[in-house]
Amino acid sequence: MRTAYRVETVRTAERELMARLPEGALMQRAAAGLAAACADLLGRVYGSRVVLLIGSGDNGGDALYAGARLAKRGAGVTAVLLNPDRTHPGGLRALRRVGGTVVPPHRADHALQRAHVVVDGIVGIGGKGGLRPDAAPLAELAAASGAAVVAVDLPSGIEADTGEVRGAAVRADLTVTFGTHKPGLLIDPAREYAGSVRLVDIGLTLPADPDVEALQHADVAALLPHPAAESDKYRRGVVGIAAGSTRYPGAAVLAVSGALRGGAGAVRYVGPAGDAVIARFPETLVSDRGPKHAGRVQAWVVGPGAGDDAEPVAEVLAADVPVLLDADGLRLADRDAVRARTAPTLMTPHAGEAAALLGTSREEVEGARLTAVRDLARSYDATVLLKGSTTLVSGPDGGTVRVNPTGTAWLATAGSGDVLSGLSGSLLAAGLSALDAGSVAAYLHGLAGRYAADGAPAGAHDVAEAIPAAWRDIRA
Ligand SMILES: NC(=O)C1=CN([C@@H]2O[C@H](COP(=O)(O)OP(=O)(O)OC[C@H]3O[C@@H](n4cnc5c(N)ncnc54)[C@H](O)[C@@H]3O)[C@@H](O)[C@H]2O)[C@@H](O)CC1
Ligand SMILES: Nc1ncnc2c1ncn2[C@@H]1O[C@H](COP(=O)(O)OP(=O)(O)O)[C@@H](O)[C@H]1O
Ligand SMILES: [K+]
Repeated sequence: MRTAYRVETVRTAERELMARLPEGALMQRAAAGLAAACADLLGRVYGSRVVLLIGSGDNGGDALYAGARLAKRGAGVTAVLLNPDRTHPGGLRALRRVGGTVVPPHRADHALQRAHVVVDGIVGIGGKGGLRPDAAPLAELAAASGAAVVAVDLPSGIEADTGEVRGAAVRADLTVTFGTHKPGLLIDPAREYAGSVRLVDIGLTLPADPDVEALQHADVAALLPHPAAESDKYRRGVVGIAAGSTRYPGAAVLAVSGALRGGAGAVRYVGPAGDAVIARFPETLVSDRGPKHAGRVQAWVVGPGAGDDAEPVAEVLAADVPVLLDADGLRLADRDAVRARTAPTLMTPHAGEAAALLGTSREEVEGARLTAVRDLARSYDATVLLKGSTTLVSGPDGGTVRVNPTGTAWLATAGSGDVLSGLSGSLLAAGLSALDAGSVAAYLHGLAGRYAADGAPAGAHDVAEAIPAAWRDIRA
């Protein structure tokens, strides 16, 4: 599991550790890790040119001490001081002692143009809002320089706690972060500014429950359902799919295609697209009567391509089994009926659907995904999986939010969300909790998307067909 903690928690852990260590020891650990990462990037430190962008806090201190370590190994190091009077004094002394030079911001351009590596020590977890006007031009010059940009702790200008980017920010090729990931390093749009992320252990002791966590292969492998010797199709779980319409029969086919690859023992389809479903997947149990009249299922998926009929949605919400609401189902579901349910509900909106439910704009949701997913989960007292460039899954109680680390922008293709809904529903029927079903499905779906696309466009049905390969790799 990869975990991330918000700034307040990091600060508390840092204070506790600092109280037990000699003065400055923590910063030296950070600087050593930072210098090592820069050295790896440079290949040969001796003779290289490094420019440090230095703000007025400890983030600048880290960069200065790391610069001093690189200068000791023969790099030419130039520090650009945004605020000479408030520069970390110890860090500046250390750099000067080994021959580092210092220039004001208006003379940074020349040094930046010749740099191999630029170290962004403008601001770290003490930052608020986008870069200030004096710092923003330096971020632009760094980007234009062609040098590799290494962010200290986080790219200056992003919101560490949420992943929002509210103004100018540094775009890094590599972020060297200390003690723990910060949520913003894992969540778009900020994640994109971070480049690849390297975590340096500085010995922090952090609480058991992170703010954000990302499953990794081993975590998913432990959650995947696996039939036992005594299993039969009913024990493995039956998933009901109420989806598709005469206008959109394909949504039903795609939801079933995902459901068949998700671990349930049988897939039951109810709705007007039964012929299309059977033609493609003869193993499906098909009925054209409403969900109420279908046989027993262990979980329902309702909504993909379903059109305007609210009846199946209401019937499914009244069932005492886990329910997944997607697409039209989200729009047609009565919020009070969702809140009144005792069995789990999993909602899977994309940003536009989430915006409609929250009464805000798509841009607002995409810019502040973590807030949106938590707000929606709280408002519906349900688990919410917010799809998009960073898929997030939040339970209703404001606990740890899961962030999906797999996926590819090629998944932005019509119908791939339908596949995800069937897959998630199947995992619900197999007995996973809503949080696990959503995050395991997103993980498998993202991996399957990568396999299906492999650098070229893929259709939603290709994604569904790649799910078994993703499953096998995770279990391997
Ligand atoms: N506290 C600790 O024990 C450790 C802290 N470390 C480093 O210290 C950093 C935190 O240091 P600080 O608390 O001094 O805070 P920062 O260095 O992150 O930033 C504080 C300074 O940035 C300015 N600032 C705030 N928002 C800005 C913006 N939008 N644009 C431009 N300037 C802005 C503030 O005026 C303030 O002077 C961490 O990110 C990490 O790099 C590491 O050395 C590890 C140990
Ligand atoms: N930029 C992106 N990067 C990664 N995944 C994406 C991106 N955009 C969309 N996706 C994924 O693609 C799928 C699209 O689902 P959705 O928007 O419901 O499409 P549809 O309604 O056509 O099925 C979701 O799993 C979503 O997370
Ligand atoms: K920084």
